[in-house]
Amino acid sequence: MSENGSVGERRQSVRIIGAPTDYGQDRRGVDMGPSAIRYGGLSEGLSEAGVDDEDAGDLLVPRAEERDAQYRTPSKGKAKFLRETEDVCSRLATEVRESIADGYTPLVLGGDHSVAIGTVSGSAADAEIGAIWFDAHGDLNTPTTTPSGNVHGMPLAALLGVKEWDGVDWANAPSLSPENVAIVGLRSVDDAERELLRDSEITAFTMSEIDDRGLDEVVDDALAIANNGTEGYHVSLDLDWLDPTIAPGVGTPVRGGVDYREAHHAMEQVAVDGGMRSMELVEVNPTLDQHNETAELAVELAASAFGKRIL
Ligand SMILES: NC(=[NH2+])NCCC[C@H](N)C(=O)O
Ligand SMILES: [Mn+2]
Ligand SMILES: [Mn+2]
Repeated sequence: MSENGSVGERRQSVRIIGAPTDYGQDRRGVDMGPSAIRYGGLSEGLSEAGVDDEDAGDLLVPRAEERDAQYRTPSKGKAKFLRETEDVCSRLATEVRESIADGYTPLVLGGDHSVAIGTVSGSAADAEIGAIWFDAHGDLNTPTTTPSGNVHGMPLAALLGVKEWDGVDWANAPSLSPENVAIVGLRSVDDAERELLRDSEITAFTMSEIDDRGLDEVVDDALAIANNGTEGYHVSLDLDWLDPTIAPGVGTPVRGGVDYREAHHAMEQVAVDGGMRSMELVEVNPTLDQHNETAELAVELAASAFGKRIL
């Protein structure tokens, strides 16, 4: 441990990239996530973690209202704003890829979880990577199976290249291999997602398994899965992973999530492991939040993941 209270020998540099999109779900306001997270003290939190941060600002994302022609004629299946999402994600992927090439660890601020399609595509562009998906949901729907049409319920399926995504650019070269993907905290699954999980090599750790074995052990397993034969992994942190009593500012809350101490401990395990290649904080919706507490929690958890320690 270094003098500034952080873990790891090498001083890390983090590049913050805002992706203020709400195309992927129905609760408006998640596009204000990047502002709320910055206002929640992100830069200070990262400096307490002993990392240098550089803020690349936000991607330009046209308001959904200006795009409703696309909304009415989805380009594939029932997915809403698919073309808009594709546009944002391809620009985001470029930023993420360049950040890594420049020696930074990219930290993407959503936006709804559809932005993961961009973050992970960029992170996986020049390396084999794994992913840990901290989420109440599986995000494994497709334009055909989706119950809602919301792309934030589909990014993991897109990144794994499941066949229903045929013809959509981002799935032509899958970014992730199922055996290197771990979902942690799962407690809300649609029927088609359950089927996909049963037939695939993705590992899903449900809340009931966490109750049984403890989060510490489960996160160790997830890290081993994400590291196995890869050059590091992506951490996707959907704030609805947490219990809604401590993270109310999300569009699709599900009761029975992890608590404050568990969450910090999990992020500390990530920091100690040292293999995180990219990270994103998604689904923070300030219009549903109380006094910005969900955004502040996102900041604290990112600081822990980047190595902040008390002593
Ligand atoms: N990233 C999220 N919060 N996803 C929620 C997805 C909810 C539901 N499974 C759907 O497909 O609509
Ligand atoms: Mn979720
Ligand atoms: Mn999600």
